[in-house]
Amino acid sequence: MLTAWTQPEKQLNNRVVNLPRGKFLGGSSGLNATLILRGLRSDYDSWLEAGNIGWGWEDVLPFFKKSETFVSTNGYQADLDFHGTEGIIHTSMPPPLAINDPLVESFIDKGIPYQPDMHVKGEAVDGVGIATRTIHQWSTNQRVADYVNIDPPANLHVAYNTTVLRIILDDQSSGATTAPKYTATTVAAEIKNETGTVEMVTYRARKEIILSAGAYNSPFLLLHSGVGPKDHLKEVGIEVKVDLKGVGRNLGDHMLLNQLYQVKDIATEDIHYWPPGAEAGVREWIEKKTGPMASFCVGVLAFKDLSDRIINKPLWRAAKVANPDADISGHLPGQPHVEYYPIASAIGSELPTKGETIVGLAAMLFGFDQPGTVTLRSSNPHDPPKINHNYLSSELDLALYVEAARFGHEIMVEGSGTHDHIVGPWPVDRIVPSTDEEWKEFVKEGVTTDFHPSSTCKMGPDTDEEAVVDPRLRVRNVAGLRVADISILPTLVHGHTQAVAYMIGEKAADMILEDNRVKAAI
Ligand SMILES: Cc1cc2nc3c(=O)[nH]c(=O)nc-3n(C[C@H](O)[C@H](O)[C@H](O)COP(=O)(O)OP(=O)(O)OC[C@H]3O[C@@H](n4cnc5c(N)ncnc54)[C@H](O)[C@@H]3O)c2cc1C
Repeated sequence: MLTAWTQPEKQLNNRVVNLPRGKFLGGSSGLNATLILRGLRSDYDSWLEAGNIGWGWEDVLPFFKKSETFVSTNGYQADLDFHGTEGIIHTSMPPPLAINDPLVESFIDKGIPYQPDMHVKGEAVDGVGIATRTIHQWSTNQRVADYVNIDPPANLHVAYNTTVLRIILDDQSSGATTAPKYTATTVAAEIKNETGTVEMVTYRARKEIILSAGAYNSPFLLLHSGVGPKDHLKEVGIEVKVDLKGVGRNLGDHMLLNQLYQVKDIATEDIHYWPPGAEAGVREWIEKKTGPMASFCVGVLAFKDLSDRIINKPLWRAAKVANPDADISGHLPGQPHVEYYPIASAIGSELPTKGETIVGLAAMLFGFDQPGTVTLRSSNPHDPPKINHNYLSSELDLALYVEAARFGHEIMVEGSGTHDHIVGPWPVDRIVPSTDEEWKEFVKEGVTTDFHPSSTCKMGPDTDEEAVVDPRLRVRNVAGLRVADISILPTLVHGHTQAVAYMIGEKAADMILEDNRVKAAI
């Protein structure tokens, strides 16, 4: 695992936020929480309207399906017409957590209807339902990097323990004014051998280079290659080859706030992780790759459009609408502002020592204001990037989060399904806020990343000066270089990002074949 930290986040009382990423084959999908949600039709149709030809919902749906094999389980209702059946990524609705039924009842009690297999069709709905996960048969066949491990083509070579330092751009200009001056020809990397010695290597591309280092590291590598905002490159002493304003800008993320409660009569996962159950759970995982540690303790998802709770707040009423079709926070009608999911564990908090059982209700905000940045500290590629997420720098997002948190608390303590099971907040000395100001402080102290950084090499048409790649994922003004990962998102979607990463991979492969005049079958 690779860990990075934000700079002190001003609106989070200058806290730094830990940003883990998967540093192995399979990337962050190898350590993620396995929830899989595509986002909404309206998310992708907005991309299309912004000039990203080929990226509307109807365009991307076949690639979502192509990446997926959905396996029906546990009698849950699923919309099979919208799931894939032959893809590499196996998805299913895993066995329920004990908290599922009480929580679903509480959401329904609070006006959120039950919606089986929410959002697979891309519809914007408030609802509560069972989560689809990338966990099918995980325990017997850990599905990390399946794209590489299952039937790898004979011409695929994986270089292990190898860190890319930069991409070398050669001036191969022919003098034609329309062609890019620079062509990406070579990848410069270092290999760390088992003895700890480091060997410098280069890989020369025969056709083109595809950069897929994720939302923090793809812009990092472009900047180290001399592609990025010229002022910043000059500032850190890197030769400017291509002045591209958007590299490392527009960093988006979904934020997470977890409220913990001690519960009675509901089994949770902690017993498997912490003493006295820990040894058994860990041993089972090490020996057989089965048991509770082969899963992650989530199971239900709920979405809520908070308009009814926020519309009369003075801040909301005073704010100006930028997009007349959307609300002032940029959400189109019916798009949820928040997603809730339970975490049946004391993760991220004081651990129970007397056998207490703890459940968290996580609120993930779809707050889109005020993106962040990924920049360099120096010209040394071993220096980690400087990451500034600007979490909650928008007052509107903070106001939304206050309502999201307050509603989440009401669900847990007042909802008819959970009410009788709640002992109280956890840790026991946690004081539940009551005024808006107290809730704001609680949110600022508690918010962290939901691990969905995006958009630092954003896709857009030539008219978009923030765009780093065009809709065929080619880096602007560089020949022979594409980016294919979550960094290309024009805007974050109302979903989670792993499904989107698989879709981008499938679509990129299709476009590369197409550009080389080989039509792939989808
Ligand atoms: C803790 C956590 C929980 C998450 N939970 C969920 C979830 O439940 N559902 C969901 O949908 N999404 C989840 N995500 C997000 C999801 O996993 C990511 O959005 C997705 O993996 C992004 O894919 P990517 O290809 O853009 O980047 P990554 O998956 O991060 O892949 C980047 C790859 O590039 C490699 N790399 C980077 N720099 C270099 C370099 N210089 N040289 C060589 N290799 C390099 C990395 O090792 C990595 O293998 C979670 C993420 C994390 C970290």
